[in-house]
Amino acid sequence: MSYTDQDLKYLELLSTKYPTIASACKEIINLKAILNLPKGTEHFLTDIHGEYEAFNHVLKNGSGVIKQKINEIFGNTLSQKDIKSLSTLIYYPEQKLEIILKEEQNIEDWFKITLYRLVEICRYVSSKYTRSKVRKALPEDFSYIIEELLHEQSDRQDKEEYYSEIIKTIISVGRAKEFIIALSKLIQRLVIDRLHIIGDIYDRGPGAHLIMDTLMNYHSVDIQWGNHDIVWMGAAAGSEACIANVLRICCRYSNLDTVEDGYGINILPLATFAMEHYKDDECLAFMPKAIDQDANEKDAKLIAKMHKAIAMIQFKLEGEIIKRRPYFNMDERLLLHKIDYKEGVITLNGKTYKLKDTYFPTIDPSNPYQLMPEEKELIEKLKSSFLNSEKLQSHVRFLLSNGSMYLKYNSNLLYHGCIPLNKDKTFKKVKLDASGKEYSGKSLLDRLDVLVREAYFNKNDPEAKLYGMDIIWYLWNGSDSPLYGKDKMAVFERYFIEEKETHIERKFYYYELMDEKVCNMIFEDFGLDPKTSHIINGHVPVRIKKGESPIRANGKLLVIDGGFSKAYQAYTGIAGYTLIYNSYGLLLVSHEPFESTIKAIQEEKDILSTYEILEQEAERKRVKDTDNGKKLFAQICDIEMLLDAYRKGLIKEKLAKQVV
Ligand SMILES: O=P(O)(O)OC[C@H]1O[C@](O)(COP(=O)(O)O)[C@@H](O)[C@@H]1O
Ligand SMILES: [Mn+2]
Repeated sequence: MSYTDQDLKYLELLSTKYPTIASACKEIINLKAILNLPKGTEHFLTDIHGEYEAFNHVLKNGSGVIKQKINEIFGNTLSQKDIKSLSTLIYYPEQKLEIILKEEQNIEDWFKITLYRLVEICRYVSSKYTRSKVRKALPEDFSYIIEELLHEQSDRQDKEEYYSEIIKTIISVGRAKEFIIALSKLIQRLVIDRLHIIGDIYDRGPGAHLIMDTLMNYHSVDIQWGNHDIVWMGAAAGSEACIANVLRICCRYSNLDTVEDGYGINILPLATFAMEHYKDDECLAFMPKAIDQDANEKDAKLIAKMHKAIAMIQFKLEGEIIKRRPYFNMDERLLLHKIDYKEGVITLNGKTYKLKDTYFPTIDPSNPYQLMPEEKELIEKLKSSFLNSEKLQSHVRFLLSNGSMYLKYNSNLLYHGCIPLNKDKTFKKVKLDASGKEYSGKSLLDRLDVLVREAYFNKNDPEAKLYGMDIIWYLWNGSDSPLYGKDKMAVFERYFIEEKETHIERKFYYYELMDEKVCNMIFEDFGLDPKTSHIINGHVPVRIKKGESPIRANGKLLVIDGGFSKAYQAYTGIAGYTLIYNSYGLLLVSHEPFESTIKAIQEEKDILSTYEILEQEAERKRVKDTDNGKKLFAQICDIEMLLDAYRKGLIKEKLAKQVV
């Protein structure tokens, strides 16, 4: 092997990490060992829509995998009742321990048995990882002792005694409770190696901010932005139209707690404005969809006023964007000037419709898109609250750093919505700015990804920032948006017009055309191997009740929106999917509805999940077959080169630190 000056410079740098022949050899051996381990398990979830409790439960129970593992180990020796209790303890150790400590007669005995069982499960679920990886996952306080228990030598004479001595000590020093919690969390942690969220964390359900907190503390996660995430990202960046949309949806679902308590955003200005301008208006079309138990009718009436007030502001702000960005091609969504305010009707596509609600106190018919000064003042106040919410800003920064428009991961292509296509199954070309430049397929998603980041980060260039924010709004509901995938969002029509024909939102051709050939075209455009790849989407609930299947295009496309969102469960017939990709292949888990965390703990009610194997590997997949494996290979090559350079005398070993 011969080396250029550049190579030697790099190897010199690398030698600071592996300063001796021995250390380089050791690393090569370690990395090669990792390559041969089974591939880590990936879990895919999508369209969680604020359903924090159900989401949290499937993370804790590993989408049912933990109970399966317990059955594999103890199926023949424990009753189903005990398996249920042990599972609940692993899912909710803190809460379950509290109950057990009150009820259990012989707590020492219980601790002893439980610790043995947990160690057994830990050993089982950690067997496919290296010691070093397990060590990194261990809580600091207990890392040494857990390692001892997991890897106690089988040739040790006094093994049993040594083992039970450790457990006895843990109990006698009063640390059993903490130890159980640590082991339970370790088990939860080890069954999911990587979590993929295919978008739509936000809206409808009440706990999006809690889901975000959980994701931020999760060991390994990526997110593909959904339309409902991007609109919150736009709001956090300061897009007024996105702020209005976010608040409108929160009012619609009576979900202002996320905004107020979750993000500390003051909505009093909106309430005051709404009470003043819609004082005598019942705002019937704007009554919230679901009102939580503590809220009363009076609250609902106030929310309806706020809902209407912010919806009208939204229509005006959107009008401004559509006018300043003619290349968005959304003129058809300019509706306010099509209203005949005297007659209370609107004419759309040549047909005149009666409006359900004709009270528009904030609209000047001669200039309907103009915000009133009070509306302007209100949106300014709201914007300042969104920009100053530390929590929201930190969540959105996390979505930016761990998320993207799409992700290629272990030969799967992950994105929330779709890729715009023409009717003839070719990529649709989309113009994003006045230059007339066209983007399609991967280049479209790449460009949008950059613009989203610019909207948030480019504070020095107000023009570029505003453009980025308008693009985010476009991604939320634009007529060629890959995150939205429908020709329009009929928000105005659904509030104001009875005739259902006006409510129709036509889905992109993508959703009818995706056969194997189109999938292959997409794989090629994204640089993926059509033979081994899959596309994984969310966004469109799978109507299982109507005979739809999540498996499309001969298994190349998997649509896994199974309806975590309660609002969609009647429609899908289940309560969400988890796609699992482990070393044996791909399987799809369908979840039954989750009742509540309280019932899961007190009554040990787990989610019932059914498994379907989608693809089985002929040979177990190893780390070397993964993207990470490829990176490790490259690292090994580099270190082998370093080793060669050491041996040829081109680089000197650094045996001890030199004091200069
Ligand atoms: O059920 P709602 O609140 O009226 O929402 C319906 C709106 O949500 C959308 O379905 C978008 O949300 P999804 O991404 O969850 O599909 C729009 O197409 C539609 O206008
Ligand atoms: Mn969606």
